[in-house]
Amino acid sequence: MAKKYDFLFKLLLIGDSGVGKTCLIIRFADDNFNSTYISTIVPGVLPSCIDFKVKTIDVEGKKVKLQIWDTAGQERFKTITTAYYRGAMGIILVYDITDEKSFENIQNWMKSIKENASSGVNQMLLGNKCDIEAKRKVSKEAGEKLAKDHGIRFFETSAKSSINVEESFIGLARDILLRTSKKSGPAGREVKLTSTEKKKAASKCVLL
Ligand SMILES: Nc1nc2c(ncn2[C@@H]2O[C@H](COP(=O)(O)OP(=O)(O)OP(=O)(O)O)[C@@H](O)[C@H]2O)c(=O)[nH]1
Repeated sequence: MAKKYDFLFKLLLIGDSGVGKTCLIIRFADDNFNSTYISTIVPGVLPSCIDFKVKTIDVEGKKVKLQIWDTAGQERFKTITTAYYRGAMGIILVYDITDEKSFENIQNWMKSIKENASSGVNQMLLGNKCDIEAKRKVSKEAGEKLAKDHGIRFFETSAKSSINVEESFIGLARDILLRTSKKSGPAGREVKLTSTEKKKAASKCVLL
């Protein structure tokens, strides 16, 4: 059967717990938002439950299938291993503009990427929850500066009000497409799930 896409890119979202990673994925993939907070961390039950969603988009006339992985936050950033980063072609770092600590921790997440992800992986910084301006603790300029210092794309987003969500994912996909097509020609690169990952993903929850 003919493939329904030209490229398959694995993306990861990382950042502290509660910054809105799951909501951003749901807004992008399903165009939906639910304000009921159920942390990806289920204490004592599924300490490393990792989930993904897929969405196929059009980039530069190509069908790009994005496999977007979600994980829980800060409690576990020391335990996120190379296994989670394996095959990632784009990493989205997320902080909450109303939570200074989540912004400070971006440095730790960047360190974790350096230690675990493949070099050259495309990165992007998102300051989420920009709909709650009244509670802002991190200026837009601070986010822009951090992204500029690391040479990565930056957006302020709102999963709730649907601000810059599609733009950011598409922007990152475009960066990856540019990088991989330069490197490996029109066929690009594919991420294949291992059989264990496939089995676990079927239950929508991958334990690493
Ligand atoms: N106002 C506002 N609230 C948001 C936004 N995005 C997420 N939230 C809220 O923030 C809380 C946490 O969102 P999640 O998407 O579960 O955060 P997470 O980063 O996936 O958290 P973990 O699963 O614990 O890692 C929820 O109550 C959401 O409703 C946003 O853009 N604006």
